Amino acid sequence: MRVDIVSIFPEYFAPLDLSLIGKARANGTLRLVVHDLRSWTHDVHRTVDDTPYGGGPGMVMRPEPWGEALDALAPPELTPPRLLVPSPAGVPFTQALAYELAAEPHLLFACGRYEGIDQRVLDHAATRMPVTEVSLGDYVLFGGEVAVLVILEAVTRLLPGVLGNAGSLEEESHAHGLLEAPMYTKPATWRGLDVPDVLRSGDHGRIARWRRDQALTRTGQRRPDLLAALDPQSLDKRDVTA
Ligand SMILES: COC(=O)c1ccnc(N)c1
Repeated sequence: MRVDIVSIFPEYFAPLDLSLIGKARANGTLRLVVHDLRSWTHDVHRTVDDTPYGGGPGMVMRPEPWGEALDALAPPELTPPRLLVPSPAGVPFTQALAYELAAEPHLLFACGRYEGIDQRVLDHAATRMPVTEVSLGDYVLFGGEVAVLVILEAVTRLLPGVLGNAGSLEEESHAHGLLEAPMYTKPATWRGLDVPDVLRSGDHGRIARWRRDQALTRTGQRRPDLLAALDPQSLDKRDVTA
């Protein structure tokens, strides 16, 4: 997967050289390049923002530098990338969207700052590539950079060969629309608290059932919205009678 990131704070992405993402870059699974938006300015002050039409507080990112950046990174002769714009006004970022993005050959992230990017940048880009504004949740950040780090981590770990134990994708939260069951390791007793006996029984059928029950209970308590969204077909008939 090729990933391009455009930001006025490219140094924000230094963490991407670390850990599993660093390995994915080193082994070629992830070809990531971070670009400074100011490379596409031409004035002495390398201006990227201006006052909003219609008045109001703050500044808006000018369209010209963004237009040139997207022209350079998504040239018409190449297959267009998917443009992702982190924004409080975006669609919710979910594990399902992470899987969708992990299947894309080329992602292009545009990091907005200030009050956002001139809307015409997104409208013009949408004439030649898929554009998705993505929100991490109902809150506002200083800029899109932190959101890109989150999205990239969620997507990269789904790429083949990145996670040492791909099996863990099967059982983690949101893998089947449920939150994951509680996990335990040694010692069997810690500060008077015991690991549930079933997990030490060696009975894999019972263990799987217990974990499923725990996942359903947790999801019902913490995320009833996820439970309501579950396809009844995906629920084992025993779940209903549990
Ligand atoms: C500037 O970007 C944001 O404030 C942002 C991006 C993604 N998700 C959010 N909830 C906010």
